[in-house]
Amino acid sequence: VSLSHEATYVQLRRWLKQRSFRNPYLLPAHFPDSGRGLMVTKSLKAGEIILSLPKKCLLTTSTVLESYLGEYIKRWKHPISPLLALCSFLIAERHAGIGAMWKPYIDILPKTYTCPVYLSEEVIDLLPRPLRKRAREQKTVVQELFISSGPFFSSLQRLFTVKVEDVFDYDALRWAWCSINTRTVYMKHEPTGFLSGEPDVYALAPFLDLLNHSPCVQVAAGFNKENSCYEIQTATGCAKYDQVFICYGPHDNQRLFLEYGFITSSNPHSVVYVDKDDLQPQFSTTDNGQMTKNLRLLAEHGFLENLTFGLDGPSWRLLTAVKVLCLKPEEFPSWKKVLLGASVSQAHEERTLNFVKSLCCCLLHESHKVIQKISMLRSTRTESEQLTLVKALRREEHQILLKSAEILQNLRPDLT
Ligand SMILES: C[S@@+](CC[C@H](N)C(=O)[O-])C[C@H]1O[C@@H](n2cnc3c(N)ncnc32)[C@H](O)[C@@H]1O
Repeated sequence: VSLSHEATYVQLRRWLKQRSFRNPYLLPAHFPDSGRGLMVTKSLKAGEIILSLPKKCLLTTSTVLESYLGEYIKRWKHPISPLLALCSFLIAERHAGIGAMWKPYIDILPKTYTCPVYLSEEVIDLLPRPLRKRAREQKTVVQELFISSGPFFSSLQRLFTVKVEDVFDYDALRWAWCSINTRTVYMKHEPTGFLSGEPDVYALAPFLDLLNHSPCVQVAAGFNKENSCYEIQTATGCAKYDQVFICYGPHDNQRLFLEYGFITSSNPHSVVYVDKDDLQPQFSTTDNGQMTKNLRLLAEHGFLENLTFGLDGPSWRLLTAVKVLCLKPEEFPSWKKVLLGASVSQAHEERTLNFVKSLCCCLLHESHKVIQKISMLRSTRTESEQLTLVKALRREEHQILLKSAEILQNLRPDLT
């Protein structure tokens, strides 16, 4: 469904036209699977520029430093981060409403997001274990940013007629943080001395940021110094009246969920991560004391991260980690051999395979239980959107684990 006739998009086009941006064949539209995105009204050949956005349309830290916030940022005793400068500007412009210079852009930004920082503890508890930890870390990052930014926000009081705490509250910062995290393009800026030394690599790119992600397309993107435009070129082409996608990177579904608050079905990059707490001793015939020793050895050699099941079965790292976990006291001196991929004995290989099968089965059981649980939950409208997303994530995970279980069923112990 085309959205281009709606007032907010008409205003945005007018505003972009004043800044020399024209693109008559890209239309904002609503798509059933991916929500709002851009549709092309002519076919695009491989190598064609999808969109070329003039520098004047980009919102960067230079925009903020040149704005009414600039003198406050430059005067502030501790230089604030580029991220906080952008967040503060978005919040101030949203509050200014009708009088804001960036109003047509602010109006098309989502009002809320589905990134983990928006999730309740109950919904976070339904995530796969490794993602649960990272979701909580994201919430902590935003909460800490809010607390540490309080004094800077207070310094802006003269700009507002209402109490500054009512403008720069936690909800506003969370919204601005997600707007930047989910929508900016990478653009490196020279340090100005007015901001902290953290990387200044963000640019908000109105209209261009309506492009959705697909893992199946290839694009080249970057700032073209010759014409001073941020450009995106397609390497795969696009048929007339189709949605134009770009690729945000070779991200698995957990990363897409964490960074952007969505997942894609049949994502070729997706894997199921195994957390070290999933490696419970109950699967093993090795005694607890030896298991603790084996786990310590794995931790010392950095073998407790990136352990995965994929569509092609358990990863080499996961198999190797489990081989170490299955070492009995008399086999322990062979640990170096195991890390190098050599076999210890037929019995050890069999123990390893049984352990990995039980682990896969246990993860399958858990994801099935969570999918069932979500189907039974009653939820508000906001929670329902979040739960649909978590359920889709769990379903994708379930498919991967089923495929892995099938592969493991046909695997001979000597081929692990
Ligand atoms: C840069 S914006 C793209 C435009 C966005 N759909 C909008 O309406 O503003 C990135 C956000 O779009 C959504 N998105 C991008 N690709 C998607 C896809 N393939 N399926 C579902 N949502 C997607 C996610 O919410 C993501 O955080």
